[in-house]
Amino acid sequence: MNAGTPILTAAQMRSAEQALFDAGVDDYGLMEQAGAAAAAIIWRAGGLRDTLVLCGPGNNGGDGFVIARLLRTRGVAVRVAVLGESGTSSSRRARAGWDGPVEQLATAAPATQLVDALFGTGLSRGLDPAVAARLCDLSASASHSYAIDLPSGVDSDSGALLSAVPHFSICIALGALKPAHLLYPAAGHVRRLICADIGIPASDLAHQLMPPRLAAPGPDDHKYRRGLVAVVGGTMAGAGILAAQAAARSGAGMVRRLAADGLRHGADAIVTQDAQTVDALHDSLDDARLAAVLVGPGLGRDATARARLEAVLRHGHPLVLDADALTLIDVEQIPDGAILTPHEGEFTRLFSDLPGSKIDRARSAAERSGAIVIYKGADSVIAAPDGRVAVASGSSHWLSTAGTGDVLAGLVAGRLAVTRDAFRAAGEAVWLHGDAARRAGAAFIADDLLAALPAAIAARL
Ligand SMILES: NC(=O)C1=CN([C@@H]2O[C@H](COP(=O)(O)OP(=O)(O)OC[C@H]3O[C@@H](n4cnc5c(N)ncnc54)[C@H](OP(=O)(O)O)[C@@H]3O)[C@@H](O)[C@H]2O)[C@@H](O)CC1
Ligand SMILES: Nc1ncnc2c1ncn2[C@@H]1O[C@H](COP(=O)(O)OP(=O)(O)O)[C@@H](O)[C@H]1O
Ligand SMILES: [K+]
Repeated sequence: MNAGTPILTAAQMRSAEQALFDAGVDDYGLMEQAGAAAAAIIWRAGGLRDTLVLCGPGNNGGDGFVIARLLRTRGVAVRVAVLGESGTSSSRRARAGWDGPVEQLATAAPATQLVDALFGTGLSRGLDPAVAARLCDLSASASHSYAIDLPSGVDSDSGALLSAVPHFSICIALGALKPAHLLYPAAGHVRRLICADIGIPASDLAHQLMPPRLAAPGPDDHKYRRGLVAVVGGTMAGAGILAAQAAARSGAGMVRRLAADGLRHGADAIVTQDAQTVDALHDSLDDARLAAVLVGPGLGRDATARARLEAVLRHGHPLVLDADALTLIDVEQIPDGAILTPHEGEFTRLFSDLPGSKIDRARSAAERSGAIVIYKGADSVIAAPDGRVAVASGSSHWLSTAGTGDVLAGLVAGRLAVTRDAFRAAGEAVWLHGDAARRAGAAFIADDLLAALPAAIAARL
């Protein structure tokens, strides 16, 4: 998987900064660099619009003073309003570098542009309600607003809102993304996210999900080499049919639907095998060429469904577990290296007691189960047992319609059959699913995603 922009918790950010200081980087120099990067972005976006910069007591406020000074040197009419005294040596130095007037947050008049440099990664509790209300009022009066590093009031590590938070036109993340940039509800308060490079070395564990690089089939490829996928059917045939069709459009060479029904809907290219009995299912699964097996969509939750799931587990093929399979299975039964695709409800049922942010919980679930976990939602988190994490962002909320999870599960199985690499397959599938949704536009149904998949794949070749 392509390494995207790193995601660091507040503590990881502090140690990354400390490592830079230990290597001789000047504390205040880093703040100048951060402020300059942010000012350049604001200048490009806002030009000469009159601007109010709100500066808090910590280093986020220090960034604000640097931004104010640099915008003013470009001719922008800038005013500064503060909340309290600057409390760190760098922020005091930044404040000393601002020789314009300093107003108080409580009484400052609004401007066309608002820059929020009240709090960043150091926020330890919600803003005082009067301060939060003032921030929201000033933001509502501005036509453009910029959050420096983070919108003030969000918890950097979890994305929770600790107090009322306005919606920002642009959030300028400094040095690395923080979980709150991608996790909801905080992610929903930023229309555009830009990460400014300030020389923080990349971590190799958590990243924003990036567009994958896919390979087209070569002259030596044939359908089995490209990957044979089996989709195990159950009581609700439609879900399995959707999943099989997604797998068939994922780049895999061949898809078999191991059906518990007599239906033959869907593309003719999908081979429907009669596997109504558990014995018949065993026979169908007895094929060493199977590169991925998907079980769960439409499986059902009764004794027959359980028997079908157990049959699948016994064969030991590379596995994708979705939907009902996630309800029927216990964590100890999950084979190492399988891919799980739980939504919030399924995740909580399987891994109820896990603490922390969505990223923390996905990572712990992967570690506990030995599986690759795709923890779905508007902010899908993909985690591997070795600690790697990729977080998808910007996905269409129109995906919240029945059957899109079945399409994702089929895509995951298909990409697993193609790549034989579960973490990579998970990332590719989530990306392609999101891109297909973008292409499908508005008010689409799950079937429409299928039609958009080949174009989403073509765009990544
Ligand atoms: N390290 C560096 O050199 C660089 C850091 N960078 C920048 O620094 C930011 C992190 O800076 P930071 O650690 O100083 O934290 P920051 O977010 O400014 O706030 C902390 C202050 O707020 C206070 N406080 C907290 N919550 C509060 C509340 N609800 N209501 C009222 N007060 C509250 C808290 O005091 P407390 O009461 O919690 O002791 C403390 O005084 C980071 O996001 C980035 O912008 C860049 O410049 C690159 C270089
Ligand atoms: N509000 C949303 N914004 C973006 N993506 C969403 C949203 N709600 C759901 N999704 C995505 O849509 C899919 C829904 O899957 P799931 O809940 O299993 O639905 P179903 O079981 O109906 O197929 C997942 O890929 C999920 O990440
Ligand atoms: K801020």
